[in-house]
Amino acid sequence: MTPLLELEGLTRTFGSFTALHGITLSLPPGRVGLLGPNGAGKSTLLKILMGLIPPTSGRGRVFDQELGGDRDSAGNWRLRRLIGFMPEADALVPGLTGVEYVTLAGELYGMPRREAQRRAHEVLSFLELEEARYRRVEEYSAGMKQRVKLAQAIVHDPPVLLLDEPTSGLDPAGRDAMLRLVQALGADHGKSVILSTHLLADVEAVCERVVIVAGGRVRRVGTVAELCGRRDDHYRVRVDGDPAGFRDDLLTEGVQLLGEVGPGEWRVSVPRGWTNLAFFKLAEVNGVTVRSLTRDDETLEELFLRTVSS
Ligand SMILES: Nc1ncnc2c1ncn2[C@@H]1O[C@H](COP(=O)(O)OP(=O)(O)OP(=O)(O)O)[C@@H](O)[C@H]1O
Repeated sequence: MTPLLELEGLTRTFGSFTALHGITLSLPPGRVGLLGPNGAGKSTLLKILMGLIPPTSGRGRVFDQELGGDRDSAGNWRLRRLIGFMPEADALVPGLTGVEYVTLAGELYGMPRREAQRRAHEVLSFLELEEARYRRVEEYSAGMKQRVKLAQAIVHDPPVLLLDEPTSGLDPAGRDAMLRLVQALGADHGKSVILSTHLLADVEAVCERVVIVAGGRVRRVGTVAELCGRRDDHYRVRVDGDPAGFRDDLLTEGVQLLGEVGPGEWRVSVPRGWTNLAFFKLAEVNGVTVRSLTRDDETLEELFLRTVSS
C-alpha cells in the first residue's frame, strides 16, 4: 500500500532558526492526529505538505507526489489537488453566498467552473447546508462557518484532508457533529485525514494514529492503543470503607493520584520499585479493603504531557 506520508530528514529553517529538525516519518492511509504544543512546528509541516513552502533539506512524498519545488510548480499543483485544507482562521470571503464561496474554492483547485458549481451543491447538501447555500457566508452561525470551510476543502474530492482545529469555536453539539463528519469522511468515504489540534479528545474521537511533535522533532508516532496501552506503573484501585487515610498514605509513599474515578477509586501511578503488596498493607493499616486492582492505560492527555515535558 502506498503510504499517505513518507518523510525523510525533512528540515525547515527560517533564517538561523530551525522550525523542523530532520523529520523522518512514514504513515499509512487513515486518520492521523497531529499534536504538539504552540510553536512545535505543526503549521510549518502542514505548509510543506501543501506545497506552500519548500523544505530546506530532506525529502518527502504525499502518496506518490514528491514534496518541494517552487510554489507554482506542476508538482505543487498536483499536491494541492491531492489535499483539501480546512484552515483554522476565518478564511471566508464576505459578500459571497455559500455556493459561490465553495465554487470559487473548486476553481482555485483547478476545476472547470460548471464542475465546481455542481460539486459545490453536492458537498453543501452532504454537509447539511442545502437550505443556507444562497445566504451570505458572513451571516452563518459558527457551526455553519466551520462546515462551509470543510465544504471548500472537499469540493475537489481530494483523497487527503488537512484539518486545522476543525472544532474551534463550536459548542458541544456542533463539535460532536463536526467530529462525526470527519469520522464519516474517513471511515465511509475513504479519505485520509490529518487533524492538527490542541484538543486531545478530538483526536481520541476520530483518529487511529497520533504523531506528537515538540521543538520541531517527532517525539511519538503510533496508534492510540499502542501509545496509551497498559503501563507497568499505572493502576486503577478501588477500596471499600473510609478511604481518606488510605489515600493520604498512598501519597506519602510517593504514589501519584492521576484521577478519582469515584468514591474510594483512583487511577494511580506508582513509584519505581513499588510492589502491589503495598496496596494491601496500606489498606489493612487504614481499615479498608481493596476491592479491585487492575493495570491501567494512560490517557492521551497524560501521554502528551509526559512527552512534551520530557
Ligand atoms: N515565517 C517564519 N519566520 C520565522 N519563524 C517562523 C516562521 N514560521 C514559523 N516560524 C517559527 O517556527 C516555529 C514553529 O512554528 P509553527 O507555526 O509551525 O508552530 P505550530 O506547532 O503550528 O504552533 P501553533 O500551535 O502555535 O500554531 C515557531 O517558533 C515559529 O515562530
